Amino acid sequence: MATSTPPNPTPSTTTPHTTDSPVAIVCVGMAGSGKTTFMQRINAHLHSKKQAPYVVNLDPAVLNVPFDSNIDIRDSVNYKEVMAQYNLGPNGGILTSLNLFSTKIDQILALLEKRTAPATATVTTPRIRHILVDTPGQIEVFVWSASGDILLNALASSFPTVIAYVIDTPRTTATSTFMSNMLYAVSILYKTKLPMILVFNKTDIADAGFAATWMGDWEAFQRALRSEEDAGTFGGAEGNDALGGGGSGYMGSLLSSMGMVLEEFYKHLSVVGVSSMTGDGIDGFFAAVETKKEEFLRDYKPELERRMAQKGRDKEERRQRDLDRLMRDMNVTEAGKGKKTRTGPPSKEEPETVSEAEDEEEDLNEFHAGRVDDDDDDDEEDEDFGGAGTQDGLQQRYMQALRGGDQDDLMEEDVSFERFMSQVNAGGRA
Ligand SMILES: Nc1nc2c(ncn2[C@@H]2O[C@H](COP(=O)(O)OP(=O)(O)OP(=O)(O)O)[C@@H](O)[C@H]2O)c(=O)[nH]1
Repeated sequence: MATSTPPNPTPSTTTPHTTDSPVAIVCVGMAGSGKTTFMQRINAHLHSKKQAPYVVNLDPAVLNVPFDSNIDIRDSVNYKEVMAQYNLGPNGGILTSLNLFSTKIDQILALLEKRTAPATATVTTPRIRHILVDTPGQIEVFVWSASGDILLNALASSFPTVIAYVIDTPRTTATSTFMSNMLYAVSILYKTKLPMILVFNKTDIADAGFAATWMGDWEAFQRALRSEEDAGTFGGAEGNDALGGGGSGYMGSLLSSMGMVLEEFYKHLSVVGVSSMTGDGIDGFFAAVETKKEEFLRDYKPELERRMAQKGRDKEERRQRDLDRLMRDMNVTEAGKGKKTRTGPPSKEEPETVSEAEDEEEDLNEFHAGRVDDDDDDDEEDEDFGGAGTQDGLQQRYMQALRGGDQDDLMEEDVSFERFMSQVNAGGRA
């Protein structure tokens, strides 16, 4: 494997990616941008090319997913139960569901690695070339949470991984909404540190040519800004009315400066226009994925391995740090520990459920069973989860997951878990 990293005997510091590795495409986008429709479209596109992808749904709150998922967070975490048991609102429920799910990332990775392995003498089905990951519409809950970080790092430590940031083109044609979206994209790029494709969706309604022009030519953006100001349409039809009527000098000059600052950032992005509705532009999207995969292998992988090689030595300290991060997300304080957060009568049921689907693949059954075999016995459940419904219980659950290889229920080949944890720690993300 070509790498600029010095030889290192520790397997956990070497990523397994090669040009032949399947690529993981993580779709993020604001609610209503068309993320799910886009996922559906690229999934159908790959099926039509006889390159069936492996699909992972990480949105615990979605009601209907219009495509089959191979791994679905909803099979293992019941979002509504989580909200009820931990007395949380919708975003807290999504966050905690993701946290619970991320504690079993080692099993998810093992499954992904197995499913995407090259064909053998006994397994002759076409190799999976793409892993598609759908995420919650509340981008910040995914991108800025410890679990989102853990899940993304885990994926990137095993597969070349690219972010597809889906943008609602018709709602982005004004300079101010365009700039808001670009700033959001910057924050995602720098938080995830992964190659990114800007997917301007809904081009059947509005052409995305303006975006490519503005990103490639700062003066063109200036001209658009000025013409909006002159026409008294600053903020655009979809923009903020308060900014309309000729605009504000402050906002105009801010946008102008931002446009210049972001020129450097634009160079790191691929931009495609697609219509998830009609399928237009989807070939261009997959061409961009290949470009970004190469970029990942060339630019991101050495950095990833460098961070992994810098991992700290004290495992316990590292695990405690990871635990602290998960618990911080839950806003668990010393004072809150041990306190029942559930408001209603204690429920016998755990937040997790096992998909009972009888046609589940054997491995998926093992995966779900491994994760929630606590369901076999209600009394055991409370013990295993340290008394679910309490913050102590949640903490024990996280601790159990972070304890690594000493758990009975973890797979023997547990290196992937160690690998991503090492990487997370080496990255120094807090
Ligand atoms: N015209 C058009 N409409 C689209 C396109 N893609 C999505 N839509 C519509 O946009 C709306 C939102 O699409 P979704 O796929 O549910 O968006 P989402 O980002 O997954 O939304 P959340 O589930 O809230 O996160 C739906 O009414 C879609 O039919 C497109 O390419 N063209």
